[in-house]
Amino acid sequence: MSTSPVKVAVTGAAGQIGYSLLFRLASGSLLGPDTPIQLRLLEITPALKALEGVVMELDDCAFPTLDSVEIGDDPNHIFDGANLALLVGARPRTKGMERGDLLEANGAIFTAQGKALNEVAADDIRIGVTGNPANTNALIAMKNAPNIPADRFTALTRLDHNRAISQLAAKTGAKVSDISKMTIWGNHSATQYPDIFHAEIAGRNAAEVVGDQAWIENDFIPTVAKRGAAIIEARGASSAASAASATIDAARDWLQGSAEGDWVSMAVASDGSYGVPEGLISSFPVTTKNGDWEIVQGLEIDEFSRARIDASVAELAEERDAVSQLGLI
Ligand SMILES: NC(=O)c1ccc[n+]([C@@H]2O[C@H](COP(=O)([O-])OP(=O)(O)OC[C@H]3O[C@@H](n4cnc5c(N)ncnc54)[C@H](O)[C@@H]3O)[C@@H](O)[C@H]2O)c1
Ligand SMILES: O=C(O)C[C@H](O)C(=O)O
Repeated sequence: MSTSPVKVAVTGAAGQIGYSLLFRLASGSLLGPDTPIQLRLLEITPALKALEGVVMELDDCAFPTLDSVEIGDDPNHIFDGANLALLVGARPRTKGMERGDLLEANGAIFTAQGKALNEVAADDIRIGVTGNPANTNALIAMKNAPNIPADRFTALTRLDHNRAISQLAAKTGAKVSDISKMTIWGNHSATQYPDIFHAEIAGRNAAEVVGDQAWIENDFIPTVAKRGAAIIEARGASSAASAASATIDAARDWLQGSAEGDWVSMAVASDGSYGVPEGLISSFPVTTKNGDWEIVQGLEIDEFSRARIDASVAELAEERDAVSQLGLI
């Protein structure tokens, strides 16, 4: 192992997602087998004892890539020198709630964590927000960290992206590895728009391969958009292992680059592309390279897609206005 260690902070580390995420991070799923990882784990004080138990299990795995683990309840200490922060810690919704219902409960967490990151994170910090409502939490953290460039904040729509690929593969009999250029637009919420009109299956246009507009409208889009609720209904708890896996996929591609000829979905601060108001953290098709991202330009948006993108973006603007009224940004 030759490269120097990377400091990765994870919040909500004693939670459900944490229990899957930490072991994948420690075993090299994010940085590969040659880069040691230093885990910095943040929890609220009452959860620290449970977190100690998780750290005992991490020790017991004897992962060669795990350089060190530090735990604590002070973001200013845990984020100190962090190169990557995965902000997972937040209350999940339960049956019958929409993710937007969590705005107030979780907003305060991201105000404090944005401020702490602003103070103590490394200059090359990248921040991925998984905790819901992810887009607006990322906006809150970004607005509370004025010294960190806005393009370092992203929110997770990779789980939706992966769900969309999986549904399309099941419908067409294609392998997931044959599907490229999937796009999630907008909010990580029921208004999101999973778009297969630009997606490809083994190089052919996915919507043409499907050839079934009714399936796209009445089956595919709602299944992907409401998958989180379906999992809560079935499991009695929100998705965890798949969310951890998507959190790693998103961070890995951000740091190491998206595949040639493909793109990924990430919620990033809009520059006005595709009519999304500047500054909203909205999901776009992006290519990534060495920790930078770029919104894919020039995609044709027809009326059907336009209406769905606009609806999700309108919800993001409402969430922004709500947290602004709460004084969080
Ligand atoms: N974006 C996505 O695709 C996606 C997918 C699944 C879940 N989620 C969201 O991720 C979040 C976590 O889900 P979970 O199932 O792990 O929940 P969980 O309740 O099991 O764990 C959350 C943890 O966060 C901790 N926490 C709360 N406040 C904190 C703070 N200020 N600092 C540090 N830690 C804090 C809690 O103590 C708890 O251990 C939820 O908001 C959930 O809705 C997002
Ligand atoms: O749906 C939820 O509340 C959890 C998560 O955002 C998901 O999409 O599974």
